[in-house]
Amino acid sequence: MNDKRKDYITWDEYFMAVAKLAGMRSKDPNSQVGACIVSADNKILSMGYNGFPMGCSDDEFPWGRDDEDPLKTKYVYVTHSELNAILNYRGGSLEGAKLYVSLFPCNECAKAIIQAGIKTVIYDSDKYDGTPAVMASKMMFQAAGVQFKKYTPTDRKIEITV
Ligand SMILES: Nc1ccn([C@H]2C[C@H](O)[C@@H](COP(=O)(O)O)O2)c(=O)n1
Ligand SMILES: [Zn+2]
Repeated sequence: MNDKRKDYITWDEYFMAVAKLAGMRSKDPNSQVGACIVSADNKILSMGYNGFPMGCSDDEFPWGRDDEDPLKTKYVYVTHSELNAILNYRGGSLEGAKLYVSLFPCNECAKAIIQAGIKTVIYDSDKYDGTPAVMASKMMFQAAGVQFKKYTPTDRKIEITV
């Protein structure tokens, strides 16, 4: 019995699972998004999920999607998972880092990702593909030399009992 285990998870499975675990903290009833920032040598640097800013109560601010008054929707208040992951980082530079995220970044997060120096985005869902926000992200990533690639699902079930 000197051989190592063979069925350990890959780096991609590990980081995407960590991103999705972070997303499970989200209070958003419709989309729970998680992000995990990783160094070029595979160290986890930061994580985030979509939620309201500090001091903005999850129970008082609205979670709805549609209202003729935009102030009564979540969109004007929620901080996206990717931005939270960038802002949660306390260690200095994210230059050359990779971002794992469960949903393709919007244009506002794309700006922050580029400006933070993140060079690779690995995403799972692209359910808003074709919307102006995602089209703008893709254009900016291409112009700025940020590589984005779809996570290849392995169908591995990762179960954790807590
Ligand atoms: N890449 C993204 C895209 C969206 N989000 C957040 C923003 C909202 O909380 C939610 C999207 O809501 P929906 O329009 O699907 O009801 O996801 C994010 O964190 N990162
Ligand atoms: Zn965003």
